[in-house]
Amino acid sequence: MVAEVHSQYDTILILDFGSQYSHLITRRVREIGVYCEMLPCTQKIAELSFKPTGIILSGSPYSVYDKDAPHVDPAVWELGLPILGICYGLQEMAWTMGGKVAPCAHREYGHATVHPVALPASSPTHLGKLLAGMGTDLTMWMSHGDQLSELPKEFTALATTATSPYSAIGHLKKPIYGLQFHPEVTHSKNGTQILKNFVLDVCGASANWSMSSFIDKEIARIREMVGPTAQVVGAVSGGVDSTVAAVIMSKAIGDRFHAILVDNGVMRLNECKNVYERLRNKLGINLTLADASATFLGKLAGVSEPEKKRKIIGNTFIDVFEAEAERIDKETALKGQAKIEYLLQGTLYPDVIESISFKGPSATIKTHHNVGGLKEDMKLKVIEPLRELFKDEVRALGKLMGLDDELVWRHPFPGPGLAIRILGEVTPDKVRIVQQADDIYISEIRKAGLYRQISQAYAALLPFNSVGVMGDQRTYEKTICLRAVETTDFMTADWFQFPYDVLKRISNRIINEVRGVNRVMYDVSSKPPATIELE
Ligand SMILES: Nc1ncnc2c1ncn2[C@@H]1O[C@H](COP(=O)(O)OP(=O)(O)OP(=O)(O)O)[C@@H](O)[C@H]1O
Ligand SMILES: O=c1[nH]c(=O)c2[nH+]cn([C@@H]3O[C@H](COP(=O)(O)O)[C@@H](O)[C@H]3O)c2[nH]1
Ligand SMILES: NC(=O)CC[C@H](N)C(=O)O
Ligand SMILES: [Mg+2]
Repeated sequence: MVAEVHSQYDTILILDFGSQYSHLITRRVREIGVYCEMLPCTQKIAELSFKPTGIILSGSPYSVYDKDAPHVDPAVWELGLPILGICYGLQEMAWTMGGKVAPCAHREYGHATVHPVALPASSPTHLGKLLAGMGTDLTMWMSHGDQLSELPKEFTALATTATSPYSAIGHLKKPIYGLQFHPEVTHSKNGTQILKNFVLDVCGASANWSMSSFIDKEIARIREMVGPTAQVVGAVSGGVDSTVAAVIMSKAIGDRFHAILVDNGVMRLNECKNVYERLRNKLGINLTLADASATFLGKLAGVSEPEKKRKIIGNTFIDVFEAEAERIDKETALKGQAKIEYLLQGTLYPDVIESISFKGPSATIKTHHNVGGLKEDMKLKVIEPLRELFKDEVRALGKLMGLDDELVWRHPFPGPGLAIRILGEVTPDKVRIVQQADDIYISEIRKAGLYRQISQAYAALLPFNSVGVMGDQRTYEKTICLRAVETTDFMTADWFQFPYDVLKRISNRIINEVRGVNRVMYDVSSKPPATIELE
């Protein structure tokens, strides 16, 4: 039996009704040191693969009384577990148990002062636990247009605001509570204390979720799962996610793990060489560099439509990766070793949340391409050591495992590489121009000490020429577009406000040093409406 994460950590279950803050609840609970998972609110309790220690119900864009509003499996209320409803979660709990929820005259958005109710000494002790130690005037953040106007039977008010008598409520007999405000957002002062009170005191969960315990347990789990002979293959880009996953894998099974770095011809200047050097020689990862640059560039020739370029790269990645896996399989079979049975993937928790969140249909903005979507007949089982972690947890893990800062704090680099930063057709000469410009840009950013402040920066090549004058001669050459953004989750982003002298130095160097460029522009668009990449 594989030791599952749930047998090692108490798990708080977060049921997501589609609020934009649902993942923040997950973040806060993890920060408290308690493991938690988010599942859609439609999760059937009977089909749950683990027994939670407590349950949190998130907010939602719906109103509970809407005809198509989502509701939890009624079995949730019968589990006898502590439950905390936040915003819609409170409304769902109260509405289900016979209370009244309706649109309110005084909608509350943004800051509000919440007053905990002084409970009589005779109150059941569990009622006082949620807001214990919080003081009398709490600064909390609200976002609701509906309000509880009548308490369900057996509930009592735990806090009020100037316009609402039921800002927090509790069940008189069971550890069931509701909050009309959002303790999970950073604008709610000491909101984390309330979550802590719930998770640690009410649920009694142990706070043993930490990155160092995670490494040991994950290595043991992988060894047990893979067994003594099977081999594992994985695509590794040198990005922080796949590198951390590869280091864990190497520590677990050594050279039975075969990492493959694909040179797709649209990597940054010297990137493959540097990544190979670092991963193979410094980190001791059994890494093969598959040079498929000619194949990729050949297939990209003459193609300028962004989605077509992305699809070609995604499909070619899979072909190259499969051919490599087959080659390794044959070689290791010759040496009498067992077959490749597993595929390593660097999936993170946001990817998992993305695929399970409770939400309506959303439009495809662009097709993201990674390696991994292998053909059915490969029949490899997937190992995802990071699927429970957020990006900053992966960075902390990388640091704990001794990866250098440069690797841990590397800006993300997309699978399709420079191909989506060369607008229009990709040619070897355009790749050279972007590589050189990007290298100057990033090294000047580092020199100015700004690399860590910026979340992602890159140079792109615009698809037109313009007139310039260099050495008294007319030029008609290419334009480099510089982009730098600040963001925490890459879903929204703002452009970075460079000191002018840094921009000036960068522009000067690019025009002087990169043949074929006579103009440099800086992109001052936020996301939305723009995206981070240009294609
Ligand atoms: N050139 C490449 N060679 C091999 N695998 C690659 C390459 N580019 C991307 N991949 C695979 O695609 C996955 C997703 O890429 P993605 O850029 O999202 O993550 P990453 O490179 O690991 O980290 P980061 O987001 O920090 O760049 C990688 O984890 C890796 O498995
Ligand atoms: O692995 C990847 N494969 C892709 O196809 C891809 N497209 C965009 N990105 C990265 O995703 C983040 C958001 O980018 P956008 O605002 O352009 O969608 C940014 O960090 C982008 O670099 C990709 N990563
Ligand atoms: N943030 C929320 O959960 C809002 C719940 C509900 N839609 C309201 O407006 O009251
Ligand atoms: Mg990457």
